[in-house]
Amino acid sequence: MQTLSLTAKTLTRDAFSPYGDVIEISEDNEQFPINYGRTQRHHALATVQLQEANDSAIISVFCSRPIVLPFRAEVMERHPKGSQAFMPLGSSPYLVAVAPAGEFNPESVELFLARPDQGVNYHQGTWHHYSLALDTPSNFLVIDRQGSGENCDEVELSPPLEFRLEAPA
Ligand SMILES: NC(=O)N[C@@H](O)C(=O)O
Ligand code: NI
Repeated sequence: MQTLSLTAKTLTRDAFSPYGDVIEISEDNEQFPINYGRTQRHHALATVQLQEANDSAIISVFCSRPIVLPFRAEVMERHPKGSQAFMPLGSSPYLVAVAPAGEFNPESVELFLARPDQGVNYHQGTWHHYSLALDTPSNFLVIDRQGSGENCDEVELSPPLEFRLEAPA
């Protein structure tokens, strides 16, 4: 079976809107000065989605080893009970692979190249590939759900998908 090759697109709020939120500084943000004018608050760029009353939103740090391109993706996952946000702590770009919530369709996977000043918040149930660091070991601040029950469904990509930065010559 032919391996589907995906070339990364530029990450923008509009393009990512079916999957979640892009966390970035922008003139479009709701923003206001705080701390006696020393700080500009870019307010509520994303919300933490929690399914159950006793769920907690937790903050973790993911330290990811970089992938080698082109990358052979063999699995996608989703978190049906809550959102998951990634904000880079370093200066390397990273890849974001997503597909709409619901029944997984490998033909609907989209691949984005995220800048190091862009974070993403996967909405509850959005299919995504686990953290895909590029160039260097990369750390991410992660905000997601802690609660009862299983919150990670995986689907095998058969055949695997190939993730690239540039279209093959
Ligand atoms: N497993 C885990 O906590 N991380 C993944 O959900 C991921 O999206 O990286
Ligand atoms: Ni995840």
